[in-house]
Amino acid sequence: MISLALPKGSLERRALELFAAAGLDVRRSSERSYRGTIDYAGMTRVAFYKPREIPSVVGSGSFDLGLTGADWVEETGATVEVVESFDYSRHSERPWRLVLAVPSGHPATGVADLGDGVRVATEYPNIGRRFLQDAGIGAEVIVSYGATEAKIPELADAMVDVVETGRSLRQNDLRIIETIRTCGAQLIANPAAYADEDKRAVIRNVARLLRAAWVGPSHVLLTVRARAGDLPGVTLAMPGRSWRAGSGLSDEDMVVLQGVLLRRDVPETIDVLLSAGAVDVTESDIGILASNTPGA
Ligand SMILES: Nc1ncnc2c1ncn2[C@@H]1O[C@H](COP(=O)(O)OP(=O)(O)OP(=O)(O)O)[C@@H](O)[C@H]1O
Ligand SMILES: O=P(O)(O)OC[C@H]1O[C@H](OP(=O)(O)OP(=O)(O)O)[C@H](O)[C@@H]1O
Repeated sequence: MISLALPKGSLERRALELFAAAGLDVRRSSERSYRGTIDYAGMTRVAFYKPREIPSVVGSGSFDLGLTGADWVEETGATVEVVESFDYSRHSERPWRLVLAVPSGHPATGVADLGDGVRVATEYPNIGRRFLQDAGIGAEVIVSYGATEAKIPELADAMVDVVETGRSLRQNDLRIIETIRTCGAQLIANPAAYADEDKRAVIRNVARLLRAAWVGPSHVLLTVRARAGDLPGVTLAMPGRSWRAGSGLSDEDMVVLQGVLLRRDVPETIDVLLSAGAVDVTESDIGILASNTPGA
């Protein structure tokens, strides 16, 4: 019932991992096959496109849903609904940046130091032009089709490009003078599809599953046993999202509690629980953390 355009290239591996973690495995005959299927709620077509093309194929209605970079959603100006955002980039679980960079030896410390007539190479002419215009710089924007760093110095004096680790900048002796925006991966929908009650329900369900698989691994489930007499203190030490799971199998005096918390808060929480009288604490990994009321 809905069709999906997935990103080929930098955003592909993590996209496939996220869909698989959500139970939405993409099946295709080989890694070089640009068509696939997902066995969920009548997902009819899955195709792989360059992220820069995905906003327009979703905006035009060729596909109902797509995953792409926020940079291309802005650059293309396509009319789409942003349904969810996931901050991952090619190498990391962090957002990436669009920056203005110049050669390391250039005296500029910010965009205002670039004079009129400066030549700026970029794969993002619309974002670049807007940024330079807003800064009051009469720049010449040079469209690049990749390897933008190589355009300096012959074809350009500065560039607007993607930076993740900063390795490409370092290796080409460039430095950042402005961060234009941070970018993440975005799940986008065709507005007409999103307005259709049936399609919208599937799109919302897919978004919720992806979000659940995204937040799950950063959380854990704690199972805590405590004596009834220690319950008031142990309850206070439980995470905000907790419940009473039952009582001991043969020992009626034993109470079992469970709670979900951020993985990074585990050591401190275990200390507090044991100090409050908990008998023992077991930690389990979480794959999917689906909820109608996030944080409840
Ligand atoms: N480290 C990175 N390097 C390049 N692009 C990245 C990186 N991290 C995230 N991205 C994003 O991945 C997407 C790449 O899409 P694009 O259509 O530009 O393909 P491309 O330039 O051919 O690159 P690739 O095939 O490597 O994905 C963009 O949204 C880009 O901002
Ligand atoms: O900060 P980093 O981790 O080095 O990542 C950023 C670099 O990666 C991208 O290039 P890509 O390899 O996609 O080639 P391209 O320049 O031809 O698009 C981007 O254009 C930068 O050059």
